[in-house]
Amino acid sequence: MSSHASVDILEELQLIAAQNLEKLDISKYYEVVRELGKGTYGKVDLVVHKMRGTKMALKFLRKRTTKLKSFLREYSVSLYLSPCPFIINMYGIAFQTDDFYIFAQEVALAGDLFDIIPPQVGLPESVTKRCVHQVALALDYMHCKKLVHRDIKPENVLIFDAECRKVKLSDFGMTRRAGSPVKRVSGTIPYTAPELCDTSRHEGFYVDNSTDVWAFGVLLFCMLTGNFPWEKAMPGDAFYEEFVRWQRRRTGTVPSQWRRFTDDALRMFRRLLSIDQDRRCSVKEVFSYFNQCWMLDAENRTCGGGAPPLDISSSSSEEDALVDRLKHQSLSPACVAETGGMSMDAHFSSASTGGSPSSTGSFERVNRDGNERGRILVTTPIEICV
Ligand SMILES: Nc1ncnc2c1ncn2[C@@H]1O[C@H](COP(=O)(O)OP(=O)(O)OP(=O)(O)O)[C@@H](O)[C@H]1O
Repeated sequence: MSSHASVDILEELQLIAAQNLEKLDISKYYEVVRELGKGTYGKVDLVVHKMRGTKMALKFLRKRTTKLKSFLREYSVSLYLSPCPFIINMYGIAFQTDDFYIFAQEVALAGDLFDIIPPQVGLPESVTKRCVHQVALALDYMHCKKLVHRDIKPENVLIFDAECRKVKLSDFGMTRRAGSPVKRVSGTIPYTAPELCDTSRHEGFYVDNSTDVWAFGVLLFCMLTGNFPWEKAMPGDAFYEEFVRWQRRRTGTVPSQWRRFTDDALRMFRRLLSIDQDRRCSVKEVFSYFNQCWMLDAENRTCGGGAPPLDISSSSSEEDALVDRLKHQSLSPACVAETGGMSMDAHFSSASTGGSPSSTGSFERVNRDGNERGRILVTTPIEICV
């Protein structure tokens, strides 16, 4: 499908949603079970539909901070992408109350990826591969449709089981068409690509797949190590500067926090995290690294006992067929030819930057409900205006 066709569909979906955005009394139709999470612009609740008994996740976006246009865009993009088995499913339900715009999604009962990454340890290589393979398929699906997620981070990868046999990409609030102009306002997080961190660029940016690829590379590092590779991909960040020297081949010495990876994994990171965005690979290039070992330590030498990276045992045969179709689609030349940032809460240990060079930023769990474990440092958001 051409990008123009997808633009038309997205606009049409927005129009239909706008015309049907009824005011509802939530308690009449839904029973709220518990809060699933909080974001910058609202919250997500687990509810049960009173008549149908269906469990759903209702995403509430505060009217005070969310324009109707932004809500309609997030809803219609989510709906448009939801046929992909690696993207959160939608129910086609959107409505409003006095204070919120709301839409319904399928529930990921195991939470989000952030919950299961052990800080400073990381996940086993086999689990990481299984998970990022699905995220890469989701991203490739989006990129083939000329859409850029722009908020890739573990909190936006929803999981259905602790082994990551089934994971889905979510939160399309920042998603924009590739090539659309956006204006940088402020702030940055560890997943932000260096070109977006470049404060000298007041003129703004054109949305590009390569920023998702960078964030995907950072996500991969976080999953395998339980640390951030740096606080910000900016000059002045010692970990980032060390990485840049190695990446630009000004030194042959692999930065200390990257020494746990095999040469194959380092080659992959060099491609995903190319400083020059024009030289960064497409997300589908990562598929060619899944058969290689990524970690040097003995425990991981077998690459997780040779478990196939994509083992979605809980999926139905219908879903399996879709997976196959997508795998082929993602490798098809047609798709190659078509393929052409964030309100954020990152969780970054401030201890990291002053710490030993072998210990980069470690995860601290976000305090979603305001009374559990605190986080050490919250980086500032960037909001982008189209
Ligand atoms: N469908 C779902 N099933 C289970 N949990 C969910 C679901 N959707 C969201 N969550 C939880 O709620 C959190 C916040 O949701 P979401 O990222 O959509 O909100 P947001 O306001 O867009 O966040 P951000 O601050 O990243 O913009 C997620 O990180 C996740 O933990």
